[in-house]
Amino acid sequence: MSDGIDVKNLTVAYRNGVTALRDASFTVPQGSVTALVGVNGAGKSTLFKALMGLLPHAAGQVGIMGGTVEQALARNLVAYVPQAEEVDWSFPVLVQDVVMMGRYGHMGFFRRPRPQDRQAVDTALARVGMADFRHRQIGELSGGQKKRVFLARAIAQDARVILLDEPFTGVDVKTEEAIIALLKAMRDEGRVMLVSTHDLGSVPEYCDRVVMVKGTVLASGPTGTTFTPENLKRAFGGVLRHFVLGGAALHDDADQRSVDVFTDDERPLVFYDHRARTRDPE
Ligand SMILES: Nc1ncnc2c1ncn2[C@@H]1O[C@H](COP(=O)(O)OP(=O)(O)OP(=O)(O)O)[C@@H](O)[C@H]1O
Repeated sequence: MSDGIDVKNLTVAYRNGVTALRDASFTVPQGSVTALVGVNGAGKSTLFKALMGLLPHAAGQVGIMGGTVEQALARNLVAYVPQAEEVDWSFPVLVQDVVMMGRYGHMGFFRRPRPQDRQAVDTALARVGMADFRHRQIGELSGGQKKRVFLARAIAQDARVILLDEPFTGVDVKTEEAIIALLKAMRDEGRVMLVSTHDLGSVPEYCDRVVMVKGTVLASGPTGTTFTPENLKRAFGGVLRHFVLGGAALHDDADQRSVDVFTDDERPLVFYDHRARTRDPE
């Protein structure tokens, strides 16, 4: 088993009989930012739930940092940064309390924070640039600020595998850049960052690897060899068309704003941005 995520022939079924993932296999090494992409209903959330031990495995194995999911959970190795819709924002809890939840697994039975727990919360809040908001109610934050607080919770937990569900939905460009910088820094610390995203255009910009799902894992590996138009077509379907945005008059050759668009009956499905692919990684 590898030191990252190691999924072999995994099949996951819900109680109503829906098999959301069948015979899925992939590995993600330590120290990587990996995109998890696929159409709605492809099985991305199901895969996250399986990695968090929330769904039984009908078949196959999941290895995390060389152990089982149960061992990983017992060692607080896995953290989840949820989609905004999954959280009850009316719940009266302060930003610092949400981040302290990341420390629960490190505390004793009575969950009494020790100085090192408070220190971990301070460090995590500072890292995501939210220290000034620590006494705010979580419901009184913008979408991007909420994402950063949940990322801080994962940092305070000192998780080695961090699962992020759509971290860029509803965040502005500046926050997106800040989150990407943080993901890269955490990758460089040897963590595994698995990011579910529908924003395909920016995947090559910050992801070392890609896992493509559609009821199973269609393809996985380094971005350069996996995030190809052929694999995207398999994962998303549709017809590949090439567009130059805005027409030639609006831009010069140095900044060709061209994208591929996968369309289905003239309906755009996904964009595939050439500029991002050719951009330097750093
Ligand atoms: N609780 C559930 N009970 C039964 N079936 C479910 C449940 N949750 C999801 N499914 C089904 O499992 C399949 C995979 O869904 P999943 O939520 O994993 O997709 P996804 O890739 O995360 O989609 P999205 O991009 O829309 O979030 C779908 O067919 C879905 O209808």
